[in-house]
Amino acid sequence: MTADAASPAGAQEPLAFNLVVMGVSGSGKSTAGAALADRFDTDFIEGDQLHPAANVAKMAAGTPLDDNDRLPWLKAIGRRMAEADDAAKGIVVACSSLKRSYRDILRAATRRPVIFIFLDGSHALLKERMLTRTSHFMPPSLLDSQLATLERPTEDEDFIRIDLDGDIDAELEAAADAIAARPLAG
Ligand SMILES: Nc1ncnc2c1ncn2[C@@H]1O[C@H](COP(=O)(O)OP(=O)(O)OP(=O)(O)O)[C@@H](O)[C@H]1O
Ligand SMILES: O=C(O)[C@H](O)[C@@H](O)[C@H](O)[C@H](O)CO
Repeated sequence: MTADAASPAGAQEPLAFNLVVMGVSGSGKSTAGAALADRFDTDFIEGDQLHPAANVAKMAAGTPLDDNDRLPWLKAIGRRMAEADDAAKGIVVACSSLKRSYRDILRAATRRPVIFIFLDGSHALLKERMLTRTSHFMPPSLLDSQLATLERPTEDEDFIRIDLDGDIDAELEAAADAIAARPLAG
């Protein structure tokens, strides 16, 4: 999906929301997040780059993170979102946001409304992706703990589900079109 897929970037209204692309490891947050940032001609924050080194080492060693590990990381991501509050447009963030309480931290960190883009795939698809990708710190062995920790967004949260076992590009395009068409108060 590129900015000119729907229209040249300059021809659309500035993104009025912050978009957080969420999902377990291997779900495609970095890939989809970069594509959405391109579509809306805005900044993309790769949440994984904001992990304390100890978190990366812990995951690379095959140990799942806990709430205490994730809190400083989520606050760092929240600070980046807050820094963009006075900019002319929202930003796109890739952050697993596995628990509702994590999503609450991100929602509270910014004045802009947050829409979570939930990348939702089958175990088989996710496992295959993690097994075939190279040079990433996250071992495939942690997929089950990611899925066990995941609290799916609920209807009272502002989110758009992307079915990874469907036509991902088409679903992302439709999601971007829906976001672009949404009134800010909506
Ligand atoms: N739409 C897609 N179709 C097929 N493969 C994809 C798609 N998007 C991403 N992938 C592949 O899935 C793997 C994970 O993608 P990506 O790194 O974007 O996920 P992630 O959620 O950011 O992962 P992590 O959270 O572990 O960093 C990569 O090998 C990537 O090439
Ligand atoms: O919440 C978590 O357990 C972590 O954020 C992981 O999801 C990693 O950030 C990322 O997915 C790397 O694979």
